[in-house]
Amino acid sequence: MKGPFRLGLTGSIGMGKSTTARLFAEEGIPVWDADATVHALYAKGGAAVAPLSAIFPDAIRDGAVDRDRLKTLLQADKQALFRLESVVHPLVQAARQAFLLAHETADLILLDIPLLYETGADRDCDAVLVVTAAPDVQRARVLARGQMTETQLEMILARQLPDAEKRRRADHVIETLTLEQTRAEVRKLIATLRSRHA
Ligand SMILES: CC(C)(COP(=O)(O)OP(=O)(O)OC[C@H]1O[C@@H](n2cnc3c(N)ncnc32)[C@H](O)[C@@H]1O)[C@@H](O)C(=O)NCCC(=O)NCCS
Ligand SMILES: Nc1ncnc2c1ncn2[C@@H]1O[C@H](COP(=O)(O)OP(=O)(O)OP(=O)(O)O)[C@@H](O)[C@H]1O
Repeated sequence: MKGPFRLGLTGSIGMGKSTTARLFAEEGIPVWDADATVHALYAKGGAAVAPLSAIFPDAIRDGAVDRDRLKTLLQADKQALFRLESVVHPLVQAARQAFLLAHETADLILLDIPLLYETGADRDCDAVLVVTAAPDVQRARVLARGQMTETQLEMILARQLPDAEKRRRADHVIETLTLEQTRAEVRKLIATLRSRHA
């Protein structure tokens, strides 16, 4: 069996990945979301809680990983993000494999992965869509959410492949200007991929 066409979705922080992924879901495309997987892993009973309590005991509260405490720890120690990733990424990878197994009969699936190029996940994709926006738009969007300080945003940006490099490596690029324009481009891309890979 051929299996579904795997479209990877990535883009730097605040570029519109989650919003674009939702538009694919609204078109009936099965979507796997790496950030949502991390949320489940951090929740009470999640598989990341025990291993993270061993290295970041202060980040655990009521049996779950507390993101605010975790971010405070990350801000204080430059190596902490890498230690965190060494625990979290293999668990995320296992969840992705389970999703692929569960959707073997779909024609097209979307994998929303913030660190797609950085972790080599592009090798598992048939094509990659990069979402982008102007740097001032990106910064304003992230800070408007009020979940990150400028320092935390800088730390995350330093860990991510630059937007220009992502666009250069992409098979498809969508600039997330408005919801309606993005929806139209998503519909067009789905039609193109379906016609090419039918
Ligand atoms: C750093 C943390 C605590 C920030 O939590 P918070 O709830 O504020 O933000 P959220 O999880 O929604 O992430 C927001 C965005 O930050 C970026 N981001 C998150 N983790 C990373 C990372 N390790 N490297 C680079 N960018 C990242 C992504 O663009 C992501 O979409 C959290 O993202 C985390 O625990 N990250 C480590 C796990 C990881 O690498 N996740 C990335 C997807 S596998
Ligand atoms: N197509 C769009 N048109 C207009 N605004 C958008 C669009 N997509 C996203 N935005 C705005 O940008 C903000 C960030 O979008 P979203 O959460 O989808 O980005 P993200 O790339 O998933 O972010 P993160 O990397 O932090 O998870 C949203 O709150 C929304 O206001």
